[in-house]
Amino acid sequence: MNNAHYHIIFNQHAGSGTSKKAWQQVEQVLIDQHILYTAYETEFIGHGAILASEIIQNEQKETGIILVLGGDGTLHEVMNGLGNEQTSIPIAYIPCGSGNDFARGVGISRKPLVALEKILNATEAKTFDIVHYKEKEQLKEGYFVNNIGIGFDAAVVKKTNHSTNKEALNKYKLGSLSYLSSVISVFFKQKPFPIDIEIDGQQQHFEDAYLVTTSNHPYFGGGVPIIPNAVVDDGLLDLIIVTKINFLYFLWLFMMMPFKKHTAFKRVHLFQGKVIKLYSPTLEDGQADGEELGMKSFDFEFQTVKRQFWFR
Ligand SMILES: Nc1ncnc2c1ncn2[C@@H]1O[C@H](COP(=O)(O)OP(=O)(O)OP(=O)(O)O)[C@@H](O)[C@H]1O
Repeated sequence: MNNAHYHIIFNQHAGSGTSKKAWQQVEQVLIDQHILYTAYETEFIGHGAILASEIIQNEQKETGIILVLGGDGTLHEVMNGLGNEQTSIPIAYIPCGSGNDFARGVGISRKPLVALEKILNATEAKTFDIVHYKEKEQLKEGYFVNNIGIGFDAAVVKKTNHSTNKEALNKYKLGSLSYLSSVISVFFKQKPFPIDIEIDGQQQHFEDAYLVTTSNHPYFGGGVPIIPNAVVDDGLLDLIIVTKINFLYFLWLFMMMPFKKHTAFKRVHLFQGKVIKLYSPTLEDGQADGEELGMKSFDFEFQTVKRQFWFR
């Protein structure tokens, strides 16, 4: 779009600070190419959502594009700030977090200047799914772009978010290793838990669920293809449940994940549907796009919604 006005929401803390360098490079190109932009920096957790909702209220809908520079958490905030309004403005995204799973899922380059070039050369929006969730008991709702997890992965997210080695590892572009160290330590702490699931009206109960992740596309935890066949624009959601396993089985399962062989394991259960409902009665950790949802009993309903993204 030649006359586009880019509203840039930038999180300098994403990727434990590696996003700062990306922003310097991106801004220089915008200046050199005389691109019209306004930059807004997130100043606190949750600010991305506030900025996005302010931008959408004041923006010229025909020419405005919101450009997010940050990780999955920043994109998550922006999508939640826009809510249903996002149907009227496309989102451009330059991934510079530690995991960048949404970028992998939709095929956005993780090299900032390549991603920028594809944004500036785009002539029309692309449509992808994101997921709307409702929490029955808490009367809460929101959106996620990657996944919502209950149990093991959520406990890993909590552990990683509070780990002191995340920043150090990110500096050496080894962010995925901080997930790995949390994965191993959480394995010995997480207990199996009961869960009721409903996929397009079909109910099933698991007594010993361990990992329960509903996903919009294949990737989680910084590039692990946990649900290899998930497709980000098919209008369908994918759910993986792994039931309680011992440590050797767990190691073997995680070693097989990069090769997408884990889906054949007996304790791995995959489901796909348009509407997915989950009810976990016990207190468990929850996470949405790597953001902690707290420890509680979850009663979720998920459904995909379409959103416009701006890149070639
Ligand atoms: N000014 C700020 N101070 C502290 N935290 C912030 C600030 N602005 C944003 N945040 C928080 O930074 C966190 C990390 O951002 P983000 O998730 O985008 O990057 P990441 O964790 O490095 O990447 P990924 O989610 O792709 O692994 C988010 O939870 C966001 O709320």
